[in-house]
Amino acid sequence: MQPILSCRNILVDFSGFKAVQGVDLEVQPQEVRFLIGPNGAGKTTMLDVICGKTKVRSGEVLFQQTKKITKLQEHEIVNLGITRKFQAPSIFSKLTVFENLELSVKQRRNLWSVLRAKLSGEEKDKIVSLLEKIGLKEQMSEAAGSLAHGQKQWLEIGMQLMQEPQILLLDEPIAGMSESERYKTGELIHEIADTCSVLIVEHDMEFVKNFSKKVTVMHEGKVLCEGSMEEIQQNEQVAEVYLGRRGKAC
Ligand SMILES: Nc1ncnc2c1ncn2[C@@H]1O[C@H](COP(=O)(O)OP(=O)(O)OP(=O)(O)O)[C@@H](O)[C@H]1O
Repeated sequence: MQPILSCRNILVDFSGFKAVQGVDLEVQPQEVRFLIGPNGAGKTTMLDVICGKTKVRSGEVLFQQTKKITKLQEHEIVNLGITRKFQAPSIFSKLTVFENLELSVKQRRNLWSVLRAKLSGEEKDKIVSLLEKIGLKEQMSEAAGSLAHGQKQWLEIGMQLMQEPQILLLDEPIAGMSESERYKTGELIHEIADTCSVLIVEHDMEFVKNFSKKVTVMHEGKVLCEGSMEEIQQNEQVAEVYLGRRGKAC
């Protein structure tokens, strides 16, 4: 299978500080990939590079093998099919859950166009099936601001999915969630991967263990190793740099 995303020899330099130093990363279609590593390893910077928020000093990001996206603007990258859910919430609290998703329908990027135009039957169906997927069908008429923390996160993921992405980038999606919300989020991520690749930065090792197939470990701006969680736990170098000691890795 050919990768849907290829990051090649990525170097990011913040006023002389090399936050990312020659990272290669490939993600396959419909893959769920976790990106882990100690604080400051360069994980978020890699997401920033992929979504166009941060520009590289050198290196190339290829989408679908041939599309060079490194120099594109963020909205151009979204239009190509790469979306990102940031840690900070960006839902409209006073609008209903349904309306939040309605706002995310392609071509309806502002409130005015939503108020003016009626949703087509197809668009309505799409929102309803997405509501089912993210477990918020019963809450569709409630104000988004009244949702529980986990539900707000799922709504945001739903808003990204309305863009029909081929790659979804998530930065610590389960932060602040309860045990059951974490589990549901893990299940949701795997369901999303039926149609879309998911690249997730995560610190919660229990979650990574439970929901990962392949994990990439970063340290000091470089990829330290890649593999299953079992393989990573056996890796001496990971144990040393990730936890600062020999022995058990994660
Ligand atoms: N805009 C910036 N200007 C200067 N330095 C930055 C900037 N963004 C990130 N850095 C630095 O680059 C390094 C990598 O940061 P990054 O946020 O990518 O790490 P991370 O692996 O995501 O860490 P964490 O898990 O703590 O979020 C850090 O040392 C950070 O301080």
